[in-house]
Amino acid sequence: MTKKPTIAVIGAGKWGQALHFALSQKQETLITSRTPRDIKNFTDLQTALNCDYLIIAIPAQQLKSWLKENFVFKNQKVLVASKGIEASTGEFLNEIYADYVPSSNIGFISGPSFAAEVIQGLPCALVLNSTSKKLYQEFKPFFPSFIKTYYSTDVIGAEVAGAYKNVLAIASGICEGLNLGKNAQASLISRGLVEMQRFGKNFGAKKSSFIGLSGAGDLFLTASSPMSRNYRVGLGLAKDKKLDEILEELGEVAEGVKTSEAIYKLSKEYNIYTPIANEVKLILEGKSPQDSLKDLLNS
Ligand SMILES: NC(=O)c1ccc[n+]([C@@H]2O[C@H](COP(=O)([O-])OP(=O)(O)OC[C@H]3O[C@@H](n4cnc5c(N)ncnc54)[C@H](O)[C@@H]3O)[C@@H](O)[C@H]2O)c1
Ligand SMILES: O=P(O)(O)OC[C@H](O)CO
Repeated sequence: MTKKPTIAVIGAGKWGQALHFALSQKQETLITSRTPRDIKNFTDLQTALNCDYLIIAIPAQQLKSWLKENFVFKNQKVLVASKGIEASTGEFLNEIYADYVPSSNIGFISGPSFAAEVIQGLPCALVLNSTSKKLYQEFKPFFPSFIKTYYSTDVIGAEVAGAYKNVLAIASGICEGLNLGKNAQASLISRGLVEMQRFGKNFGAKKSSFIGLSGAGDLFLTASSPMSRNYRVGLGLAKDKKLDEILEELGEVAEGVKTSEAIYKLSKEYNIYTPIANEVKLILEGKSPQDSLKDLLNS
Protein backbone atom coordinates (compact mmCIF):
# COMPACT_ATOMS: atom_id res chain seq x y z
CA MET A 1 0.00 0.00 0.00
CA THR A 2 1.38 3.45 -0.90
CA LYS A 3 1.91 5.83 2.00
CA LYS A 4 -0.51 8.78 2.18
CA PRO A 5 1.36 12.07 1.58
CA THR A 6 1.85 14.19 4.67
CA ILE A 7 1.47 17.97 4.69
CA ALA A 8 2.27 20.72 7.18
CA VAL A 9 1.96 24.48 7.48
CA ILE A 10 4.91 26.24 9.13
CA GLY A 11 4.02 29.53 10.83
CA ALA A 12 0.77 29.92 12.71
CA GLY A 13 0.10 33.59 12.13
CA LYS A 14 -3.07 34.78 10.39
CA TRP A 15 -2.13 33.43 6.97
CA GLY A 16 -0.65 30.16 8.20
CA GLN A 17 -3.82 29.46 10.20
CA ALA A 18 -6.09 30.33 7.28
CA LEU A 19 -4.15 28.04 4.92
CA HIS A 20 -4.20 25.31 7.56
CA PHE A 21 -7.98 25.65 7.81
CA ALA A 22 -8.32 25.54 4.01
CA LEU A 23 -6.09 22.50 3.47
CA SER A 24 -7.62 20.65 6.42
CA GLN A 25 -10.92 20.49 4.50
CA LYS A 26 -9.55 17.69 2.32
CA GLN A 27 -6.82 15.95 4.32
CA GLU A 28 -5.17 15.95 7.70
CA THR A 29 -2.81 18.95 7.75
CA LEU A 30 -0.30 19.61 10.50
CA ILE A 31 0.66 23.10 11.69
CA THR A 32 3.59 24.36 13.73
CA SER A 33 4.99 27.64 15.04
CA ARG A 34 7.60 28.97 17.47
CA THR A 35 5.17 28.91 20.39
CA PRO A 36 2.68 26.09 20.99
CA ARG A 37 -0.86 26.97 19.92
CA ASP A 38 -4.23 25.46 20.73
CA ILE A 39 -4.96 24.45 17.12
CA LYS A 40 -6.09 21.00 15.92
CA ASN A 41 -3.13 18.97 14.56
CA PHE A 42 -0.57 21.36 16.03
CA THR A 43 2.82 19.67 16.08
CA ASP A 44 6.49 20.30 16.74
CA LEU A 45 8.80 21.71 14.08
CA GLN A 46 10.73 18.49 13.44
CA THR A 47 7.55 16.50 12.76
CA ALA A 48 6.41 19.24 10.39
CA LEU A 49 9.74 19.32 8.57
CA ASN A 50 9.50 15.55 8.01
CA CYS A 51 6.29 15.97 5.99
CA ASP A 52 6.28 15.48 2.21
CA TYR A 53 4.63 18.85 1.52
CA LEU A 54 5.26 22.12 3.36
CA ILE A 55 3.57 25.50 3.22
CA ILE A 56 5.78 28.13 4.82
CA ALA A 57 4.05 31.29 6.10
CA ILE A 58 6.84 33.09 7.94
CA PRO A 59 7.25 36.86 7.46
CA ALA A 60 9.78 37.76 4.73
CA GLN A 61 12.21 39.59 7.03
CA GLN A 62 12.51 36.58 9.38
CA LEU A 63 12.87 34.01 6.63
CA LYS A 64 16.62 34.05 6.09
CA SER A 65 17.49 33.45 9.73
CA TRP A 66 14.66 30.95 10.14
CA LEU A 67 15.92 28.85 7.22
CA LYS A 68 19.50 29.00 8.45
CA GLU A 69 18.57 27.91 11.97
CA ASN A 70 15.88 25.35 11.19
CA PHE A 71 15.57 24.09 7.67
CA VAL A 72 16.94 20.78 6.46
CA PHE A 73 16.10 19.72 2.93
CA LYS A 74 14.70 16.18 2.78
CA ASN A 75 13.21 16.40 -0.69
CA GLN A 76 10.09 18.15 0.63
CA LYS A 77 7.88 20.05 -1.83
CA VAL A 78 7.48 23.63 -0.61
CA LEU A 79 4.90 26.36 -1.19
CA VAL A 80 5.96 29.82 0.00
CA ALA A 81 3.08 31.89 1.39
CA SER A 82 5.06 35.02 2.38
CA LYS A 83 4.91 38.29 0.41
CA GLY A 84 7.92 40.56 0.76
CA ILE A 85 11.49 41.37 -0.24
CA GLU A 86 14.37 40.98 2.24
CA ALA A 87 15.26 44.57 3.23
CA SER A 88 18.84 44.16 4.42
CA THR A 89 20.03 42.52 1.19
CA GLY A 90 17.34 43.35 -1.40
CA GLU A 91 17.01 39.63 -2.12
CA PHE A 92 13.79 38.15 -3.47
CA LEU A 93 12.50 35.21 -1.48
CA ASN A 94 13.15 32.77 -4.33
CA GLU A 95 16.82 33.78 -4.18
CA ILE A 96 16.92 33.12 -0.44
CA TYR A 97 15.19 29.74 -0.81
CA ALA A 98 17.53 28.76 -3.66
CA ASP A 99 20.23 27.94 -1.09
CA TYR A 100 17.93 25.35 0.49
CA VAL A 101 15.38 24.02 -1.99
CA PRO A 102 15.86 23.24 -5.72
CA SER A 103 13.54 25.14 -8.08
CA SER A 104 11.80 21.88 -9.07
CA ASN A 105 10.57 21.55 -5.48
CA ILE A 106 9.34 25.07 -4.77
CA GLY A 107 6.35 27.25 -5.63
CA PHE A 108 5.05 30.66 -4.52
CA ILE A 109 1.45 31.52 -3.68
CA SER A 110 0.07 34.81 -4.99
CA GLY A 111 -3.27 36.51 -5.53
CA PRO A 112 -5.90 38.41 -3.53
CA SER A 113 -6.38 36.54 -0.26
CA PHE A 114 -7.24 38.12 3.06
CA ALA A 115 -6.68 35.41 5.67
CA ALA A 116 -9.79 36.59 7.53
CA GLU A 117 -11.97 35.60 4.54
CA VAL A 118 -10.15 32.36 3.71
CA ILE A 119 -10.62 31.14 7.28
CA GLN A 120 -14.38 31.60 6.84
CA GLY A 121 -14.34 29.43 3.72
CA LEU A 122 -15.27 32.33 1.44
CA PRO A 123 -14.45 31.85 -2.28
CA CYS A 124 -11.02 32.92 -3.46
CA ALA A 125 -8.64 32.45 -6.39
CA LEU A 126 -4.90 31.92 -5.97
CA VAL A 127 -1.98 31.46 -8.31
CA LEU A 128 0.65 28.80 -7.60
CA ASN A 129 3.83 29.98 -9.28
CA SER A 130 6.58 27.49 -9.97
CA THR A 131 8.99 26.50 -12.72
CA SER A 132 7.62 22.99 -12.19
CA LYS A 133 4.10 22.23 -13.43
CA LYS A 134 4.40 18.85 -11.73
CA LEU A 135 4.73 20.63 -8.39
CA TYR A 136 1.54 22.59 -9.12
CA GLN A 137 -0.27 19.40 -10.06
CA GLU A 138 0.82 17.78 -6.81
CA PHE A 139 -0.32 20.70 -4.62
CA LYS A 140 -3.56 21.49 -6.47
CA PRO A 141 -5.59 18.55 -5.06
CA PHE A 142 -4.85 19.70 -1.49
CA PHE A 143 -6.82 22.91 -2.00
CA PRO A 144 -10.53 22.93 -1.06
CA SER A 145 -13.34 23.60 -3.53
CA PHE A 146 -13.77 27.19 -2.31
CA ILE A 147 -10.25 28.05 -3.56
CA LYS A 148 -9.70 28.07 -7.32
CA THR A 149 -6.04 27.61 -8.20
CA TYR A 150 -4.22 28.78 -11.32
CA TYR A 151 -0.74 27.89 -12.48
CA SER A 152 1.99 30.26 -13.63
CA THR A 153 5.71 29.86 -14.25
CA ASP A 154 6.33 33.56 -13.48
CA VAL A 155 7.85 33.21 -10.02
CA ILE A 156 9.53 36.62 -10.07
CA GLY A 157 6.38 38.34 -11.37
CA ALA A 158 4.33 36.86 -8.53
CA GLU A 159 6.96 37.79 -5.99
CA VAL A 160 7.31 41.39 -7.15
CA ALA A 161 3.54 41.85 -7.37
CA GLY A 162 2.84 40.34 -3.93
CA ALA A 163 5.56 42.40 -2.26
CA TYR A 164 5.03 45.69 -4.12
CA LYS A 165 1.28 45.82 -3.54
CA ASN A 166 1.94 45.98 0.21
CA VAL A 167 3.90 49.22 -0.26
CA LEU A 168 1.19 50.63 -2.53
CA ALA A 169 -1.44 49.66 0.06
CA ILE A 170 0.39 51.86 2.58
CA ALA A 171 0.29 54.72 0.04
CA SER A 172 -3.40 54.15 -0.58
CA GLY A 173 -4.15 54.12 3.16
CA ILE A 174 -2.35 57.46 3.44
CA CYS A 175 -4.47 58.79 0.56
CA GLU A 176 -7.66 57.71 2.34
CA GLY A 177 -6.45 59.03 5.69
CA LEU A 178 -5.74 62.44 4.18
CA ASN A 179 -9.21 62.50 2.55
CA LEU A 180 -7.68 63.13 -0.88
CA GLY A 181 -10.73 61.66 -2.62
CA LYS A 182 -11.52 58.70 -4.84
CA ASN A 183 -10.01 60.31 -7.97
CA ALA A 184 -6.65 60.57 -6.25
CA GLN A 185 -6.89 57.02 -4.87
CA ALA A 186 -7.75 55.49 -8.26
CA SER A 187 -4.89 57.45 -9.86
CA LEU A 188 -2.48 56.30 -7.18
CA ILE A 189 -3.49 52.64 -7.53
CA SER A 190 -3.32 52.62 -11.32
CA ARG A 191 0.02 54.47 -11.44
CA GLY A 192 1.18 52.06 -8.74
CA LEU A 193 0.32 49.16 -11.00
CA VAL A 194 2.41 50.71 -13.79
CA GLU A 195 5.25 51.27 -11.32
CA MET A 196 5.30 47.70 -10.00
CA GLN A 197 5.20 46.36 -13.56
CA ARG A 198 8.18 48.58 -14.53
CA PHE A 199 10.06 47.38 -11.46
CA GLY A 200 9.23 43.73 -12.16
CA LYS A 201 10.21 43.96 -15.84
CA ASN A 202 13.73 44.84 -14.73
CA PHE A 203 13.98 41.46 -13.01
CA GLY A 204 12.37 39.47 -15.83
CA ALA A 205 8.72 39.44 -14.67
CA LYS A 206 5.96 38.94 -17.26
CA LYS A 207 3.52 41.78 -17.96
CA SER A 208 0.57 39.35 -17.82
CA SER A 209 1.22 38.65 -14.12
CA PHE A 210 0.57 42.29 -13.30
CA ILE A 211 -2.81 42.48 -14.99
CA GLY A 212 -3.96 39.20 -13.45
CA LEU A 213 -4.69 37.93 -9.95
CA SER A 214 -1.11 38.32 -8.65
CA GLY A 215 -0.82 41.99 -9.65
CA ALA A 216 -4.03 43.92 -10.22
CA GLY A 217 -6.08 41.40 -8.24
CA ASP A 218 -4.04 41.61 -5.07
CA LEU A 219 -3.35 45.33 -5.47
CA PHE A 220 -7.03 46.26 -5.88
CA LEU A 221 -7.88 44.19 -2.80
CA THR A 222 -5.14 45.41 -0.51
CA ALA A 223 -5.06 49.04 -1.60
CA SER A 224 -8.79 49.54 -1.12
CA SER A 225 -9.63 47.99 2.21
CA PRO A 226 -8.89 48.63 5.88
CA MET A 227 -8.88 44.84 6.25
CA SER A 228 -5.30 45.15 4.95
CA ARG A 229 -2.66 45.65 7.65
CA ASN A 230 -0.55 47.67 5.21
CA TYR A 231 -3.48 49.93 4.37
CA ARG A 232 -4.04 50.48 8.10
CA VAL A 233 -0.38 51.51 8.47
CA GLY A 234 -1.08 54.17 5.84
CA LEU A 235 -4.22 55.34 7.63
CA GLY A 236 -2.17 55.76 10.82
CA LEU A 237 0.64 57.65 9.08
CA ALA A 238 -1.89 60.09 7.60
CA LYS A 239 -3.12 60.79 11.13
CA ASP A 240 0.46 61.69 12.16
CA LYS A 241 0.85 58.61 14.34
CA LYS A 242 4.38 57.35 14.95
CA LEU A 243 5.32 54.17 13.08
CA ASP A 244 6.24 52.32 16.29
CA GLU A 245 2.85 53.10 17.77
CA ILE A 246 1.05 52.00 14.58
CA LEU A 247 2.93 48.69 14.45
CA GLU A 248 2.36 48.03 18.13
CA GLU A 249 -1.39 48.60 17.74
CA LEU A 250 -1.40 46.38 14.64
CA GLY A 251 0.28 43.46 16.45
CA GLU A 252 0.74 41.66 13.12
CA VAL A 253 3.19 41.92 10.26
CA ALA A 254 2.86 44.74 7.68
CA GLU A 255 5.36 43.60 5.06
CA GLY A 256 5.18 46.86 3.10
CA VAL A 257 7.18 48.71 5.76
CA LYS A 258 10.42 46.78 5.21
CA THR A 259 9.69 46.02 1.56
CA SER A 260 9.65 49.77 0.83
CA GLU A 261 13.31 49.83 1.98
CA ALA A 262 14.16 46.91 -0.29
CA ILE A 263 12.48 48.53 -3.30
CA TYR A 264 14.27 51.82 -2.59
CA LYS A 265 17.61 50.02 -2.47
CA LEU A 266 16.96 47.99 -5.64
CA SER A 267 15.55 50.93 -7.60
CA LYS A 268 18.70 52.95 -6.84
CA GLU A 269 20.96 50.02 -7.73
CA TYR A 270 19.20 49.29 -11.04
CA ASN A 271 18.10 52.86 -11.80
CA ILE A 272 14.37 52.07 -11.90
CA TYR A 273 11.81 54.88 -11.61
CA THR A 274 9.70 54.05 -8.52
CA PRO A 275 8.28 57.39 -7.28
CA ILE A 276 5.38 56.07 -5.16
CA ALA A 277 7.37 53.38 -3.36
CA ASN A 278 10.17 55.90 -2.72
CA GLU A 279 7.76 58.38 -1.13
CA VAL A 280 6.30 55.63 1.07
CA LYS A 281 9.82 54.82 2.29
CA LEU A 282 10.49 58.50 3.03
CA ILE A 283 7.16 58.95 4.86
CA LEU A 284 7.95 55.89 6.99
CA GLU A 285 11.21 57.66 7.88
CA GLY A 286 9.41 60.84 8.90
CA LYS A 287 8.71 62.91 5.76
CA SER A 288 5.30 64.59 5.94
CA PRO A 289 2.67 62.91 3.72
CA GLN A 290 1.61 66.38 2.50
CA ASP A 291 5.15 67.08 1.26
CA SER A 292 5.20 63.67 -0.45
CA LEU A 293 1.90 64.48 -2.15
CA LYS A 294 3.32 67.77 -3.49
CA ASP A 295 6.44 65.98 -4.72
CA LEU A 296 4.43 63.23 -6.43
CA LEU A 297 2.11 65.73 -8.14
CA ASN A 298 5.06 67.75 -9.42
CA SER A 299 7.47 64.98 -10.39
N1 LIG B 1 -2.72 37.68 6.59
C1 LIG B 1 -3.00 37.63 5.29
O1 LIG B 1 -4.14 37.93 4.87
C2 LIG B 1 -1.96 37.21 4.30
C3 LIG B 1 -2.37 36.78 3.03
C4 LIG B 1 -1.40 36.43 2.09
C5 LIG B 1 -0.06 36.47 2.42
N2 LIG B 1 0.30 36.87 3.67
C6 LIG B 1 1.74 36.87 3.97
O2 LIG B 1 2.03 35.80 4.85
C7 LIG B 1 3.14 36.13 5.69
C8 LIG B 1 2.75 35.91 7.13
O3 LIG B 1 1.69 36.80 7.41
P1 LIG B 1 0.66 36.58 8.60
O4 LIG B 1 -0.59 37.28 8.21
O5 LIG B 1 0.53 35.15 8.95
O6 LIG B 1 1.39 37.39 9.75
P2 LIG B 1 1.13 37.38 11.33
O7 LIG B 1 1.71 38.63 11.85
O8 LIG B 1 -0.30 37.07 11.61
O9 LIG B 1 1.97 36.12 11.82
C9 LIG B 1 3.34 35.95 11.56
C10 LIG B 1 3.77 34.60 12.09
O10 LIG B 1 5.18 34.43 11.85
C11 LIG B 1 5.77 33.93 13.03
N3 LIG B 1 7.16 34.39 13.11
C12 LIG B 1 7.59 35.66 13.22
N4 LIG B 1 8.94 35.68 13.32
C13 LIG B 1 9.35 34.40 13.26
C14 LIG B 1 10.61 33.76 13.33
N5 LIG B 1 11.73 34.47 13.46
N6 LIG B 1 10.64 32.42 13.24
C15 LIG B 1 9.52 31.71 13.11
N7 LIG B 1 8.29 32.25 13.05
C16 LIG B 1 8.21 33.57 13.13
C17 LIG B 1 4.94 34.53 14.16
O11 LIG B 1 5.08 33.75 15.33
C18 LIG B 1 3.55 34.43 13.59
O12 LIG B 1 3.00 33.15 13.83
C19 LIG B 1 3.50 37.58 5.35
O13 LIG B 1 4.56 37.58 4.44
C20 LIG B 1 2.24 38.12 4.69
O14 LIG B 1 2.49 39.16 3.77
C21 LIG B 1 -0.60 37.22 4.61
O1 LIG C 1 -3.18 42.50 5.36
P1 LIG C 1 -2.09 42.66 4.34
O2 LIG C 1 -1.92 44.08 3.90
O3 LIG C 1 -0.82 42.01 4.78
O4 LIG C 1 -2.56 41.88 3.01
C1 LIG C 1 -2.90 40.52 3.10
C2 LIG C 1 -2.84 39.80 1.77
O5 LIG C 1 -1.55 39.88 1.20
C3 LIG C 1 -3.90 40.17 0.79
O6 LIG C 1 -3.81 39.35 -0.38
